[in-house]
Amino acid sequence: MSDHQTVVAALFGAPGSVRIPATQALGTVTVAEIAAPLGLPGFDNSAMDGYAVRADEIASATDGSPVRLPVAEDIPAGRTDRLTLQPGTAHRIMTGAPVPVGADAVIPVEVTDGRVDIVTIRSAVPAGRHIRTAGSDIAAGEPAIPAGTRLGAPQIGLLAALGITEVTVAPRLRVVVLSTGSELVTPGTPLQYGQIYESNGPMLTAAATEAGADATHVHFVTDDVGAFRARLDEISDDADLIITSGGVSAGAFEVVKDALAASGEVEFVKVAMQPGMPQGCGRYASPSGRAVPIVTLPGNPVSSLVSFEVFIRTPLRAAMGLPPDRRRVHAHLESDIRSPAGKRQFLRGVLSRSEPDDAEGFAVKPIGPPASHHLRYLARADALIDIAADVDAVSAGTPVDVIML
Ligand SMILES: Nc1nc2c(c(=O)[nH]1)N[C@H]1C(S)=C(S)[C@@H](COP(=O)(O)OP(=O)(O)OC[C@H]3O[C@@H](n4cnc5c(N)ncnc54)[C@H](O)[C@@H]3O)O[C@H]1N2
Ligand code: MOO
Repeated sequence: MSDHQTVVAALFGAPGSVRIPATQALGTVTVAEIAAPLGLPGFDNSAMDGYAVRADEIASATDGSPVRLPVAEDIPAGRTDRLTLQPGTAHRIMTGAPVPVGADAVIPVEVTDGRVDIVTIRSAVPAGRHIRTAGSDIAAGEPAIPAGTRLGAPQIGLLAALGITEVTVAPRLRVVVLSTGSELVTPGTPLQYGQIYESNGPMLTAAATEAGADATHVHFVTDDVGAFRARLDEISDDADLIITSGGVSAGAFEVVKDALAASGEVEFVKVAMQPGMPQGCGRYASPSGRAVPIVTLPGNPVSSLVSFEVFIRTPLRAAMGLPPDRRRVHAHLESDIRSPAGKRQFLRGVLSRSEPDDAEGFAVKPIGPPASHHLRYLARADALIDIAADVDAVSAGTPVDVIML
């Protein structure tokens, strides 16, 4: 199995670099450090709704002996003229509004009478209180976001606060998922006997999207080799990775294998694992001459998703600068299991007693049979139980390797 992992991983190159609008950068990874083009805050501003004052002028203010000051200006947030506080006056000021030159403190409205003509102040504050000074968050030129940062909501917020509209990031890979099978019907249309709804396409597209890619699902193709290759020609110029499902085992109508094996574009192998035995990968020559990585997954639904997890997820993320994100833990098995001799097995499981930092704090319950058409149990599982190829039985209570989904 690790051989095929290596071959699939080798299809991916190092992360590239692209300039995109910051508003579209969620989930991408920066390729270089981003410095602050301006300081934050950009100007001294008030942290409170209240009155801008000179601290020494109200130093004696108490409940019993308040200080009264005429209110010379009203400064809402957004006022853009530069004001100066004359000695012996106060300015009413709102949170986020620029502090006038000469003021060195803000008195919260709660310790005043709140009037707009002459304000009565009942409490003193030291100089500097309730003023957010320019550059106190980040100074112009300082590093704002390091290289290799995955841009999440906080980073998108920081970029916007800094007025940055474009960022240089590793591009999301364009993954195109193509399912094959004459039995497949799009959900939403009536089924005839012998037909099934196409589920691998939406499932693998979701998996690739979840992994950080720009994934699309194109309409599936029938078991016709010509139609399949025509479809590959249509999609391959705009794909960085093609994932197919189905058509790779030993049947009479294995469209993927029939279309790609003889030309040598894809090498098909039997991997000693369950589910996910029939696998293939290689490069497809697009009409414009690009050699597009292609991974051909088996059609059984559980096999296709487990194969995505085992072979594609981590190298796909690495090619976008994203770190591996599936945790492996040890968990005590809750019931006996059997495993096929000579095959690495991935069973669906449910984890419990989750104590994220305590490797011994997990238990895992195997759910559903090992057969690879049981989507219900796949949809309930939050873990894959990873049983080594040389193990054919594990009894309850034994610690096992688990991949957290
Ligand atoms: N004689 C043999 N038969 C099979 C072998 C074998 O070695 N010798 N391997 C079995 C194993 S293991 C697997 S896995 C499957 C893989 O088959 P294919 O990749 O060729 O896939 P299909 O035959 O097209 O489909 C298998 C199964 O999955 C259903 N399917 C396919 N695509 C979808 C989809 N997009 N959405 C939902 N379900 C899908 C399909 O209807 C079949 O039931 O081969 C075994 N056979
Ligand atoms: O190897 Mo198949 O993938 O068990 O269903």
